[in-house]
Amino acid sequence: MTTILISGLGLIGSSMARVMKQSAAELTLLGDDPNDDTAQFLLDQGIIDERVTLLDAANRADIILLAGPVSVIIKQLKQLANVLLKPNVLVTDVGSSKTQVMAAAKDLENRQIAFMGGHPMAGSHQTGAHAGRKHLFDHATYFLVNGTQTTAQTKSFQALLATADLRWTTVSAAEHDALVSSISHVPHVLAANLVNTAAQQLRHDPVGLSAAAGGFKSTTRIAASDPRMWTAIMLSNADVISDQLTTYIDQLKLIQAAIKSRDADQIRHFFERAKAIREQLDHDDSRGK
Ligand SMILES: NC(=O)C1=CN([C@@H]2O[C@H](COP(=O)(O)OP(=O)(O)OC[C@H]3O[C@@H](n4cnc5c(N)ncnc54)[C@H](O)[C@@H]3O)[C@@H](O)[C@H]2O)C=CC1
Ligand SMILES: O=C(O)C(=O)Cc1ccc(O)cc1
Repeated sequence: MTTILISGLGLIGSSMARVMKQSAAELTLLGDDPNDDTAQFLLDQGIIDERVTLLDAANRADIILLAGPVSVIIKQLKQLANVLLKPNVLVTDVGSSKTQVMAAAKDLENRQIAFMGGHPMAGSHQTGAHAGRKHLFDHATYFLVNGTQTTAQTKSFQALLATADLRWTTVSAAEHDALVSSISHVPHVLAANLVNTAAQQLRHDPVGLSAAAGGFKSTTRIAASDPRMWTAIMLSNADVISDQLTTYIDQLKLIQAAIKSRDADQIRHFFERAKAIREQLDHDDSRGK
C-alpha cells in the first residue's frame, strides 16, 4: 500500500489525484487544502480518502506532492525540512517555475530527504477542484528537474501517472525557467496586456470588446487565469521574464517601424515566419510528437 499526500487540491492537485486513482497501485490518498468545500467535494467524490493537514500527516506519506501556488510550495518545502518524515519518502511539486523551488528544497535534501522538481505542461485558465479532470494531462510534456531522488523513486512516481501517457522531459531548473518563460509566462503577460490595452482604447466605444471575433478570444483565453497564481509565478521567475520582455519589446518596435513605413515585404515576412512555425506546431501535435 502506497500513501500519497497531496497538498493543494485545486485544478492540478485534484487532477493528479484523479489520474493516480486510476493507477494499478493500491493507494491511500491523503489531501490537504485550507478550503473546506474543496476537501468535502473530493471526499464525496472518493477522489481523496482522508482530509489531513500537511505537517500533521507528512510522516505517513511515501510520496508528498505539493500542488498549491508556487509561493506556498516554497514555504512548505522549508517547513517540511523541520518535521519527521519517512526516510524513503519522495517529495515533489507541480509548480510553474523551478529555480526558486529547487533552492527552497535544499534544507530538505540536506536531511537526506529525496526531492524532485516537477511541472506538468497542461492545465487551464480555470481553477479549483471542480475544474479538475482525469484526462487533463493526457499526452502532455511533464518536466522533471532532478534533485536527490533515486531512479526507483522517479519510476514509481511515473508509474502512478502512466494512464496519462506523458512525455517525461528532464531539464535543469535554469533551462526549465527560460523555456517556460518563453512559452507560458511571457504569453500570459501579453494576453493580459492585449485585454487591458484593448479595453482602455475602447473605453468610450459603445460596441467595444463585444464585437471581438474568435481571434481575439483565442489569443486572450489565458487572460482569464487566476491573478493570484500568476502573480506568484511572475515573482518566482522575475529576472528571466523581465529579460524576455525586453527582447519582446525590441521585436515589437521592429514590426511597428515596418508598419509605419509601409514596408510590405518586411510585414509579409513577419507573418510568413509565424504562420510556418505555428502550422508546424499543429502538425507535430496531430502526429502526437
Ligand atoms: N493552472 C494551470 O494550468 C497549471 C498550474 N500549475 C501550477 O500548479 C499549482 C496549482 O495551480 P492550480 O491547481 O491551477 O491552482 P488552483 O487555484 O486551482 O489550486 C490551488 C489550491 O491550493 C490551495 N492552497 C492555497 N494555499 C494553500 C496552502 N497553504 N496549503 C495547501 N493548499 C493551499 C487552494 O485552496 C487551491 O485549492 C501552481 O503552483 C501552478 O503554478 C502547473 C501547471 C499548470
Ligand atoms: O491554460 C493554458 O492553456 C495553460 O497554458 C495552462 C498552464 C498554466 C500554467 C502552467 O505552468 C502550465 C500550463
